[in-house]
Amino acid sequence: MPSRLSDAFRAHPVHLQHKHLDFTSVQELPESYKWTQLDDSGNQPSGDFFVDESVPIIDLLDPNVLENVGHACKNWGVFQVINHGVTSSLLDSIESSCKSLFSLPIQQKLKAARSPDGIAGYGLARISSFFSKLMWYEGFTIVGSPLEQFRQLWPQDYTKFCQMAEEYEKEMQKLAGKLMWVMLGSLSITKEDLKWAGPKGESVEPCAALQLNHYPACPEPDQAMGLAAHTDSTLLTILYQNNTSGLQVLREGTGWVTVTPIPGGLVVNVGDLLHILSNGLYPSVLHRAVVNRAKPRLSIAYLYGPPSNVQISPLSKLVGPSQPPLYRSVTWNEYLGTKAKHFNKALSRVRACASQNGSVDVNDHSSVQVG
Ligand SMILES: O=C(O)CCC(=O)C(=O)O
Ligand SMILES: [Fe+2]
Repeated sequence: MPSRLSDAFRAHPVHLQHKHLDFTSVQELPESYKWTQLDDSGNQPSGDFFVDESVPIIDLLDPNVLENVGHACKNWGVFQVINHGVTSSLLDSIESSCKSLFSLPIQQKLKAARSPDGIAGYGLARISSFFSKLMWYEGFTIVGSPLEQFRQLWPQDYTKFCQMAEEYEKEMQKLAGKLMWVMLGSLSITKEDLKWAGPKGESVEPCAALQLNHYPACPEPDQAMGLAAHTDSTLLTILYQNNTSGLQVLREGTGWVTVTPIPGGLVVNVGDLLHILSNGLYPSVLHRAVVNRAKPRLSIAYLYGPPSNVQISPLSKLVGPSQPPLYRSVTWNEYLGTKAKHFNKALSRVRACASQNGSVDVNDHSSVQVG
């Protein structure tokens, strides 16, 4: 039974035919990158209409933080956080490391290419296998130490990049732990209610990955897709985005809402596992990234989860005669396998019972066609 995240991914390989584009040399969008409504409904890239709603901004030092976070999680499944304790100099440094990585020549980046059954390294989005069209995207995944890959990328000065990634991960792990307890606290869940978290509430052996995302400037952004609509298979994700818009979240009854970057802010979203723990009270928000003509966009996602072999199920405090458990128990490892096979239908595959009393499963994304 795999207990580490890398083992879990290795157990559920995603086979992509590796077609890598040198984005810098492209003047016109190749046919294989043109998304239309017909290809992937729910994923058409255009649709720039004015939306007078924005994702909540939460000050982590606000005395009403629990209430604010609860409201944001319940109504949006996503919020931006400020006063989170991560310094802007650290955010600047990781952004510039990321920029340096993606500006390397394609042949250099391919030296650190992710293997078909691997998780770490350079490559296309893992979700690419579910779509007929390619995404205007390149990414780099770090799980554990990036030393081997970084040595390939920067033979001279890889140690400085390793230190940077390590420091960023350390800070993110602290913040993710804090956020998890605030998000659970907003549901009146205390540290005693989660057995897999240690006596002080710290996750004994949290599993996490760092996903670096790059969306080059695109000659025909209205027809391209940066990263197609998906939910994260995490407990929660912390995303840093550079000063370029692109992230959009799907809001019930409204449509796609852009999460405009705020200086020093971090985007936090509910993942599938927190949706399960909350017995469906907190939606795992469907999100995507669109691209633009003028500027490249970078984002860095810290994907945070529980130890990968711990059973995750709706918390007993949140179930009762009128709220039956909506999901059966799964480990993160098992869930990643379900996701690798069923993608946006994975949550409905682990559903325990049909909606009762007219309650709607906000996370039933089965209508989003996936290629
Ligand atoms: O680039 C973004 O804004 C979104 C990235 C994302 O959703 C992910 O890495 O899972
Ligand atoms: Fe995501």
